[in-house]
Amino acid sequence: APSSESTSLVTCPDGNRVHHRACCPLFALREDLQRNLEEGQVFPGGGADGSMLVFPDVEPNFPANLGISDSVEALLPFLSSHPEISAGDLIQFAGAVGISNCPGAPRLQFLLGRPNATAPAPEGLIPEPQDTVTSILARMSDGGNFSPDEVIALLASHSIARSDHVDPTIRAVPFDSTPFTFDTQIFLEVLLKGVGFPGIPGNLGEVESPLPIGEGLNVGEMRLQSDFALARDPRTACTWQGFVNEQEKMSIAFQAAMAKLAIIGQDATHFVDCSEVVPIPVFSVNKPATFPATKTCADIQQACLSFPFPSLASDPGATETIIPHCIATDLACLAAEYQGGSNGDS
Ligand code: HEM
Ligand SMILES: [Ca+2]
Repeated sequence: APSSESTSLVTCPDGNRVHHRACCPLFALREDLQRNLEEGQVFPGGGADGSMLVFPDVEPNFPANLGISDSVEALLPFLSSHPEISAGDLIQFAGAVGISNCPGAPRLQFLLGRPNATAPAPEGLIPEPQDTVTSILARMSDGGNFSPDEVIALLASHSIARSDHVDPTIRAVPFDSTPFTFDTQIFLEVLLKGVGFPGIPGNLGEVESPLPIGEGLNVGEMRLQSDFALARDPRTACTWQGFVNEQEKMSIAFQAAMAKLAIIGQDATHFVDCSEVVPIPVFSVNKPATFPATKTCADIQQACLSFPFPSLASDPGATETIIPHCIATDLACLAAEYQGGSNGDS
């Protein structure tokens, strides 16, 4: 277990109080990250949520994107202004801070102590969307000792994720209708019958989505072939369905699997638990999962035969949901959209 110096508090040079002195530099880093995350510019692709930092390996492993990801690159300035934090710790901490801004997200554990030279996670852990369930489960098992249930729990992250590279004609394409909220809509919506593509058809790793209709920068929903397959495979279908409308269960399972993910390839024995510096997520999600407007349980392709599908209401409206590109509080994003331009939040 990671060491905790004592049960008493120490006072940091900046006046913050914390259980372990090693955590002191994280207060300034947290403030710096929060200020710049809010601008929505430092983190291309993620806007204000910072979700892409939860697992920065996603993009570097995607063949369309050579080299390090935009999100990791965006952290480089923080590395130079906070030299006492290692790159690996910075990436993990920024992910924990970023996700705390998403309504519904759990407070992630943060252990400090990754040595400077090591990568945050072994390369090639994250599979590609065109991979089979067998290969995805095998890779996640080999690379991180993740069970199939844990893999599904980690995919709650796709509730706050958008794609920049799967379809070359559209950017920031969300995987569920609430890309700024860490909710269970992803588990519901991936089970809906696919009806079309938000951009062009024929992209590797993409299958038909239930909500393909867009409007300008509001590009419509995308479905990854891997999410489709994991939601319907007998090995994972019941775990998948079991998260539908189960916010608390999903959030706790995600938190636990993320704690494991965060220390893959690390000897965490001497890491220091600095979780108390991770912001407590401010907003919870109390709204039950709902079928997007025009959809009902008749559109569900149920693959788990052991449990009945939860009974859920449909959002009102006679036309298909248009998913907003901008979060309602991001005035810069809204202004750019109003002017018809791109705000760089690609
Ligand atoms: C199980 C296999 C997985 C596959 C096949 C997969 C695939 C993908 C793909 C293709 C994208 C879109 C990338 C782009 O076009 O820009 C994506 C985005 C994302 N995924 Fe996954 N993923 C998997 C698991 C995970 C896991 C375990 C996590 C985190 C715990 C995760 C978190 C994310 C995030 C945060 C994004 C958004 C990235 C951004 O906004 O730039 N994914 N994923
Ligand atoms: Ca969501």
